Amino acid sequence: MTQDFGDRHAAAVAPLLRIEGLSVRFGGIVALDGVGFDVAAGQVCGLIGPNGAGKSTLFNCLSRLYGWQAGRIEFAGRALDTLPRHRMAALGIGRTFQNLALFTSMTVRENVRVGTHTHQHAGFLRDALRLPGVRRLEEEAEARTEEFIALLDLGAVADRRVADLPFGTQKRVELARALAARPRLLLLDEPACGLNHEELEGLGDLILALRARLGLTVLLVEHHMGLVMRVSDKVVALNFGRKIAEGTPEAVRRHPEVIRAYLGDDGAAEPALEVRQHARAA
Ligand SMILES: Nc1ncnc2c1ncn2[C@@H]1O[C@H](COP(=O)(O)OP(=O)(O)OP(=O)(O)O)[C@@H](O)[C@H]1O
Repeated sequence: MTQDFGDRHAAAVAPLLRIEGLSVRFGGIVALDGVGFDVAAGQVCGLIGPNGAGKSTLFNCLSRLYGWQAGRIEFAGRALDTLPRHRMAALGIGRTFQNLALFTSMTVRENVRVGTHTHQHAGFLRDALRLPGVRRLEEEAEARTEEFIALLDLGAVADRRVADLPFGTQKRVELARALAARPRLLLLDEPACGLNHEELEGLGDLILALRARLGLTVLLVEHHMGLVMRVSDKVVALNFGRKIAEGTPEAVRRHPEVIRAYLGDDGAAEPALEVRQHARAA
């Protein structure tokens, strides 16, 4: 069912994200080698590949944390490298991090509130003098903070310090903060990593519900193949910095190069894909 959604969108809408011939080198290491693919507005696109394939490098390019030696990234029709780095969130690209990037001594509510700041500029003088308009912006930000606290089911812990919460809850806080900035494209970096079985069950539904409710486009880096297969409209597979497959989750899962990349040439059975991901996440 997700697949139909993705295909219809891919045909009908110009891509929100277009990556063309992207190459990144670190000294002698080629982290990305001419990678290109599109993500249509409203799609969930899974990005998979073994360790060192180049997934994080690609995310870091999309966040403008890394530069690239060749190629082009277009977001909503604009070349990304022409925009200042600090404008990424305002432009509509949000992300979560594999190892979380929260203010751990602050409360959940304070962390989510930080996400709303992207859209909250009344101007220096108006802020300083607290002119009319500033109060309205503050009220809007407070309302949005509460909206995402409720959406991510964080109400019961909203006044707790982030450092005192379990890892799975901290991940929801980070997601709430990213969403509070109202991204059009959300980059999720291994959202399943470190979650317990119950949390993992809910994560797929949550991603799909957020996409439906907020009209999000999602690029998902994930080693948990079950999750990728369930929520993705399409999947792109990388290995050694090259794109080795792109297509429906089922087609990519069965692609010979993908199987080889994960399992080597010894021809182990395909379901071992799952086993390897679980082993890594554990
Ligand atoms: N800042 C950096 N400096 C030097 N080499 C880097 C840097 N970032 C990534 N690399 C190298 O680029 C290659 C791709 O790494 P990357 O982290 O993008 O892979 P990945 O697919 O995200 O792996 P993982 O699944 O383990 O997170 C690796 O060989 C890595 O060592």
